[in-house]
Amino acid sequence: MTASLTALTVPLDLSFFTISGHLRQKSEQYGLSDLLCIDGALCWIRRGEGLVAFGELTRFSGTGPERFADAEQWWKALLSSSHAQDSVRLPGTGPVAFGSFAFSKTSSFESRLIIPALVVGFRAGLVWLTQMTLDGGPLTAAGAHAALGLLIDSAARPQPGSPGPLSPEPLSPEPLSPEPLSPEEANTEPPEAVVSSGALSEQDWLAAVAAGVSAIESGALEKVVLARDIVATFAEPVSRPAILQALTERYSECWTYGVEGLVGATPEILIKVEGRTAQARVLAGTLDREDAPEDAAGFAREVLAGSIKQRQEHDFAVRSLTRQLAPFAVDLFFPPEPFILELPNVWHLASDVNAELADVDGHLPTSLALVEALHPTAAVCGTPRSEAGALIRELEGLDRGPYAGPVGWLDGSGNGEWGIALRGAVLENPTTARLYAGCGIVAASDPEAELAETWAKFRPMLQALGLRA
Ligand SMILES: C=C(O[C@@H]1C=C(C(=O)O)C=C[C@H]1O)C(=O)O
Repeated sequence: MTASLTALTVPLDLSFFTISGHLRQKSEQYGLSDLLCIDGALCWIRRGEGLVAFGELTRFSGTGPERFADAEQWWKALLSSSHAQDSVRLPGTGPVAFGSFAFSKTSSFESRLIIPALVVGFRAGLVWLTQMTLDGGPLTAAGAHAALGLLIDSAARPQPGSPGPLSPEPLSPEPLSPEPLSPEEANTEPPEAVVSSGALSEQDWLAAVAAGVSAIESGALEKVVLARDIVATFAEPVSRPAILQALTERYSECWTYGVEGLVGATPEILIKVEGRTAQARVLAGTLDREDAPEDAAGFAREVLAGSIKQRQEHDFAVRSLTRQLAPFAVDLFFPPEPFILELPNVWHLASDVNAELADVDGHLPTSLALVEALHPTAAVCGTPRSEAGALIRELEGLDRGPYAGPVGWLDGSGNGEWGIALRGAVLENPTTARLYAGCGIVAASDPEAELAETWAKFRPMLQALGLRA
């Protein structure tokens, strides 16, 4: 690698969006999700905060068991000759990479770290803009603002034929709409689409789950997470910006991610690192909200927390995460009882694990080093990990690709947020989305109930695609 990375981070005033005339006046303030209209945006957003990035300067890509270590080495090499000017100095300022990693070391999916040209960040009322370059050219605040303005303008007035493969719908030639319509609002009728089974038919997947239960009963393992895919094929191209905006609106408690064709809103955090602290949100144990009676919260508590099966599934997941995190921590805390996480589609048993990180060989582990140590957790693989991984390969008949793999970002200080790529889809071409969902299988699992659970987990993406679900 010869080119060296230069980064400049400056505060960004929200009035930039209106004063510059790039966007229409809007009654509410502009937010990060307004920028999702820009074609190919990389994003990580929760409750209006996070990062949205544009363009690509360079990337790491790799496959196999060393994909995380190779990515980390590549990032460190890029940083070693980099120059950064950062007047904001928060996690996510300075040089930043977005990433998506394959679930499996045997996957043909190319894991990737992408270095964008521009990043907009929102956090605790602060907004910033980072510009990066590899040509060594001097960066200035005025130049960074101008680059963002140009990008917004070009999104508002696309050249004919310019939209990329993942956002094939031409954007309006008008200035960007202040309040873009979600697919549900834009069309009263769902788009024309056919939804079909992916690798396995429903019958075959039921048989796979039954085989998983038998393997557990035979004592070969304690828990295995089995997933399946479905394919939505549309008559017209789908709009990636509309999908991401619909997810940020409806699933604001989740982390909406977009890394090229991979889009979704995950409720589960593999690891978040800010300086010396790390956090994970472990989920396992699910109840479809459509099954809820009147006293919904009481029902969830009783059925979810009171069920031995659900608690067992959850405890496996918490234990596996804390065991893997312990060598990197001087202190580790998690509450004795899980809480109930309420999402629009399901309830989950959830545990937030907090750690104070330890120095390893004289420095703190980066968020990517922790991703390597923690992935795959029992929430998406099983217990014991290697037996569960082998059974997944044998029974699913599926290359999970980036599904259930780590997705997120990291900065030059090692801070970062990495979710588990759940409740998402891969936009394979302008008219095809492949959706994935899986369930933790334990001895007491019933295949039919697990199949119904996959439909509850497909619901966020089906709705974001404008489909009735
Ligand atoms: C595997 C998925 O979800 C995982 C499995 C869960 C379960 O079995 O209860 C709950 C949350 C996730 O950890 C998925 O959404 O595809």
